[in-house]
Amino acid sequence: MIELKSVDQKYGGTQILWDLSLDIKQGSRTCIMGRNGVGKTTLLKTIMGLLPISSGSLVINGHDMSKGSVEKRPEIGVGYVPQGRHIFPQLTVEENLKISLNCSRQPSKSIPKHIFKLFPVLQEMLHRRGGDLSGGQQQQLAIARALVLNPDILILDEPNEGIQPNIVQLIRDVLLKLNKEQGMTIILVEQKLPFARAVGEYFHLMEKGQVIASGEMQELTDQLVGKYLAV
Ligand SMILES: Nc1ncnc2c1ncn2[C@@H]1O[C@H](COP(=O)(O)OP(=O)(O)OP(=O)(O)O)[C@@H](O)[C@H]1O
Repeated sequence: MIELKSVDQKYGGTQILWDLSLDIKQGSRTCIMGRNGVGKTTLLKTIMGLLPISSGSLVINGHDMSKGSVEKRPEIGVGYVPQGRHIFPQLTVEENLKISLNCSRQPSKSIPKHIFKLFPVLQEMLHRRGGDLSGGQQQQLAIARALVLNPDILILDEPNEGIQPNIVQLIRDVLLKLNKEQGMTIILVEQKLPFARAVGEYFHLMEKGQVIASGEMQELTDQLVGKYLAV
């Protein structure tokens, strides 16, 4: 469903991803893991078309996206929750969600009702400005905004950063539910091991811009954790 082959990625003259190859199966839950600065966000931005690929190939849902731009991602069923949420602070919760509807592959004027079943607080806060929400509420809004597009693949970059434990649990439950009930593919950059183990079926461990170990989550041994994740 997502195939990267021999991808290099650079910021100016600085190479960040090196000959990176990765397969992510349809309907799976995958965690991309690794210490700070190893290139996890760069990998997600590459998948999202936010950074043009300097060499290598990227296929998503059977579409060659090696040259495709970020605007094409919603059309092929990819939703993205960036690190730091990036909601619009001056717009209301409703406006933040409606903005997304314009990019939807199935244009609709109304926000799907199931969004509010997943995140009831957003219904309560519908007319509040995004900037007035708590961090946890903003994260729910960021996830909801991606779900408005009805994606087949949901990509999240550290959704639990700075979020209180009860919202972390809610996000975990929502991701598991979307995967189980809708077959949604979940791709998650996650540094916190308990969350990664609870949500991920598969892991890819990165180091210095390369994937150095991959497998089923139960194969993520203490030895690998000690070597590549512990600080
Ligand atoms: N816009 C940029 N311009 C130049 N270098 C960048 C840019 N963004 C990231 N980098 C560098 O690229 C490397 C990989 O960064 P990246 O954010 O992908 O890592 P990460 O594994 O996601 O880290 P973190 O867990 O801290 O978010 C780092 O050395 C970082 O300083």
